[in-house]
Amino acid sequence: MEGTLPETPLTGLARHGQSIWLDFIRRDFVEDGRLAAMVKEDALKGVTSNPAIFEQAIGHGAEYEEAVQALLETGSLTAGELYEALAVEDIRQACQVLRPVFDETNGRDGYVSLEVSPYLAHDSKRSLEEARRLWQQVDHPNVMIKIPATEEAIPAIEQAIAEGINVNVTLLFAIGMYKKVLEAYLKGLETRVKAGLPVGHIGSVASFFVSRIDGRIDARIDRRIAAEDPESEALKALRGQVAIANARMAYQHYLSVIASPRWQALAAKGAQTQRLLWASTSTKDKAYRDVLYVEELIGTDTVNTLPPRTLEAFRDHGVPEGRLVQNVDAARKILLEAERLGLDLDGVATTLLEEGVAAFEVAFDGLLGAVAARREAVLGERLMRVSLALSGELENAVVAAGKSWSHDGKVRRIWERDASVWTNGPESKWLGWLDVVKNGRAALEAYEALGREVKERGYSDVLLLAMGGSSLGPEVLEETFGRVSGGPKLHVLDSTDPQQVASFRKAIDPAKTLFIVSSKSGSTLEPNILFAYFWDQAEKALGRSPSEHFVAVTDPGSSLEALAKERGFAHIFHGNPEIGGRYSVLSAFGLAPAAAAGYDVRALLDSTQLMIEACDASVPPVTNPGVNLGLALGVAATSFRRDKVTFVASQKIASLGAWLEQLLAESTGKNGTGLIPIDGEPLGTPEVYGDDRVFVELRLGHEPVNPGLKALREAGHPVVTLHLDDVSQIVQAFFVFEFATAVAGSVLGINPFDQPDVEFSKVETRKLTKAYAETGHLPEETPFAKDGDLAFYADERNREALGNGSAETILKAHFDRVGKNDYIGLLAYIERNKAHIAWEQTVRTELRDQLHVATAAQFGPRFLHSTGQAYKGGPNSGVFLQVTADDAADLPIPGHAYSFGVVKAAQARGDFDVLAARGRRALRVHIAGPLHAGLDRLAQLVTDILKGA
Ligand SMILES: O=P(O)(O)OC[C@H]1O[C@](O)(CO)[C@@H](O)[C@@H]1O
Ligand SMILES: O=C[C@H](O)[C@H](O)COP(=O)(O)O
Repeated sequence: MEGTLPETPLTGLARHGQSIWLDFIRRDFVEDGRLAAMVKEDALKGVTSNPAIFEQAIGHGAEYEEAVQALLETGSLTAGELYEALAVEDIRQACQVLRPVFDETNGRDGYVSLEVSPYLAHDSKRSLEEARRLWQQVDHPNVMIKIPATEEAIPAIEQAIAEGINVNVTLLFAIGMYKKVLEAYLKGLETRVKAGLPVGHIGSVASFFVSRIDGRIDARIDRRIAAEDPESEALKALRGQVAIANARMAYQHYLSVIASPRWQALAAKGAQTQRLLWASTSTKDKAYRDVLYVEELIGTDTVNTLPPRTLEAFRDHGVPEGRLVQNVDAARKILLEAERLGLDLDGVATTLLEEGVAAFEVAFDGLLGAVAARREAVLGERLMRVSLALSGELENAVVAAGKSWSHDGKVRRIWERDASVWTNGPESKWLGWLDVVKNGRAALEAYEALGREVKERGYSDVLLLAMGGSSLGPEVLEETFGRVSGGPKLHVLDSTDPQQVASFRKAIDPAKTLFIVSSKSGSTLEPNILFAYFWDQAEKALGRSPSEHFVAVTDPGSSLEALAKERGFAHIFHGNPEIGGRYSVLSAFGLAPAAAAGYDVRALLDSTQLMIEACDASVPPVTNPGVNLGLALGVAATSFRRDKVTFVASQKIASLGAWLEQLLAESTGKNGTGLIPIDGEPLGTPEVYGDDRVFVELRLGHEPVNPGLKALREAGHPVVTLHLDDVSQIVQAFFVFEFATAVAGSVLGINPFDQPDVEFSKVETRKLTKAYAETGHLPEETPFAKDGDLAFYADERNREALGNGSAETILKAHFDRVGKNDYIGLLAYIERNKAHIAWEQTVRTELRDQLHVATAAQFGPRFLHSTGQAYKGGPNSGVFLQVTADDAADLPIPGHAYSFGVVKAAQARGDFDVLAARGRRALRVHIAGPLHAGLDRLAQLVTDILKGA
């Protein structure tokens, strides 16, 4: 080949035994024949790539857009998978171009290098796994897998060689490390020889970095000279000398090893030497000759990989002379002198290795981020978007947190179910939601069969009896998707309020209704008593056992499963015990009701998958919507006291807020910290808010930017937008928020998957219902004040703070306790209907506008399985007004001594007792007599108090 080449300084290098490789790759450059031309005209004998080179290529090359589009048409892929597919394709094409060189040189040259992820640099096992995988994927004999030369990588390098993988060991700076690398190479070959395997086809190079060393050492020299170091002259003499001397001495080691009998034995078996490859050979210091690191290192059996510009420079004016073995003594002296002067070459090499890995991590992040952005662009309106508008300081803190997450590999660790991301507690047992789509698809047939059955049997209604995570998700689906034409209406009942139960009873015909009893634990009080009630109703309506009208959704082995079996329910759908209630909407707890309502479960899962991939471990924090969102919420709460996460939603997807409340509050509100979700609070002007908010906009379709939010943004409040193109993306919002909550939990330093304080209310409630069953009444309690139809209750500590005057003075004293960064919780144990929702909205808005604090408007017992956790276990910044009332009419529960009214009363008391025990500022006002009148009076009192405030 070389015989026909025009003689240039470049082609002249071959005479000195040095091969020139190109430190560059890009698809168009390979495809349009430029690489082949260099092989032909410049005697180019190989190609190296690294994450920075691919970042330049894929991140900036327009031709990759089409390639991404084409890949996504073949199926959905993560950013990591896309990058790998693109890179592998480029490497394969380059391998084909270099193949003739490989063949003609009998496998000595003609290689193309592809680097393993820099994030694996300190992980021997995973580096090896990735080397194997890339080797198989490229599937060309002339590919080399690049592995950074860390201590941890040494065993991986040895094993890869033993397995016959070509290895380019990269990021070598120190002779000490180089010796270990060469030893690993020898050992790998010896293992093969011992096993009777061939060794002649294995190619390997040790990439020894040059210019970066001078960069560091020269900077030290310059600093000392500037500080008028007494050794200034001696230091000056070493400028631009150390890197080359270091490389020369590395080569001496190479020569000594290949002269050894040990190597001769391997050579006799046909082994090739592991050549030194000079890397980092472009000149960084403009004061030096631009071909310095080429000319000084020309020697037999070496490779120099050059970026295009250095290659052109050498072609133009390089002087090909064999200088590598010249001045060896001088090189030795330079290193001794550097040591004498305390330039600490070993320390510099160690730092450069770490910095090299870190710089490749940054490049890799940029690369994967660019691929993720291209993926997003191709998916267009199939993927909802998350954007953050944060003030400068918060933004910087979130970016910094992202960098540290990147560095610590936390996203990957979440996907690997590594509990050390949180508290090193039982978290890894609660990450089943990461696999929801895979598992959902496996059960798809059963869901679709349920949908068909509901249609065939002509059910007019589906009534779901459940609490918390088992009810809120299906409720969002129903409120978002509505009734499918010709399908049943899905109702979600999550209350023990007798009026509310009665309203639901009235809304359905039990003979034409499918009942879904849904509880992960199976032991939750509410679904069990609701079941007892509606089973009885259905039995009466049908005049026989209603078993085929009942479906259970529960975790395997629960008491509900046993009951469903005993009663002969039509179906039992199993949840995954590794998914907590609030994370369960995309599992059987959401999908079974969705199927029954006639929704397209397959499409829901497909859509979810796109978001799962967007949150993949390969997507760096700043482009990873789940991580970015979670970091923003976590950092805003922990470092900026902005812990009131306020949802502002487009009307059609507004129900998401109630689901989000549970997710955020129950997951994070514990150990005195947490995010306090604020849902449904009407949007106000900037003056009515304190500085404790993060606004989360849930925007649907092409709605214009909400002017109220724009004003808030301009006033410096952080605004996060989840932009859904259509309602079907609600499932993507579920997933992205689940991920974000897990991330925020890590920032807060808590276990986001337990709910310790909820259990306490349950215990208190059970005590009361038990007492009722035994005595026929709830334990007596006396109000500390009465004013007309309003009676006030509280524990001693709260009583002392409130006095026992009129309703007005008590309420005033209570709201006077509200301070900056506090929030007010209205906890009403009454029917959740339009009128009562409107009442809460009026009262909370007045309170917010006058007191400038966040307000939560809740209905009991629903919120007990949702925000209740944070109110008790979160920061002690809540001021609670519990509202209870006499029930106009109660409902008995078949088979139980107590009624719905008794249960609700017990729940309110249990809740209050735990709030009080947790030292919360709480007051209960009980309305005797007509509820409407009582509520009106209460509202008027609040108005009057606030007017006087
Ligand atoms: O599905 P289950 O076990 O009935 O629980 C309902 C809800 O109760 C809670 O355990 C809190 O009380 C939630 O976490 C859960 O979503
Ligand atoms: O394998 C090649 C190396 O990655 C490359 O030469 C590094 O060069 P740089 O120090 O100029 O980044």
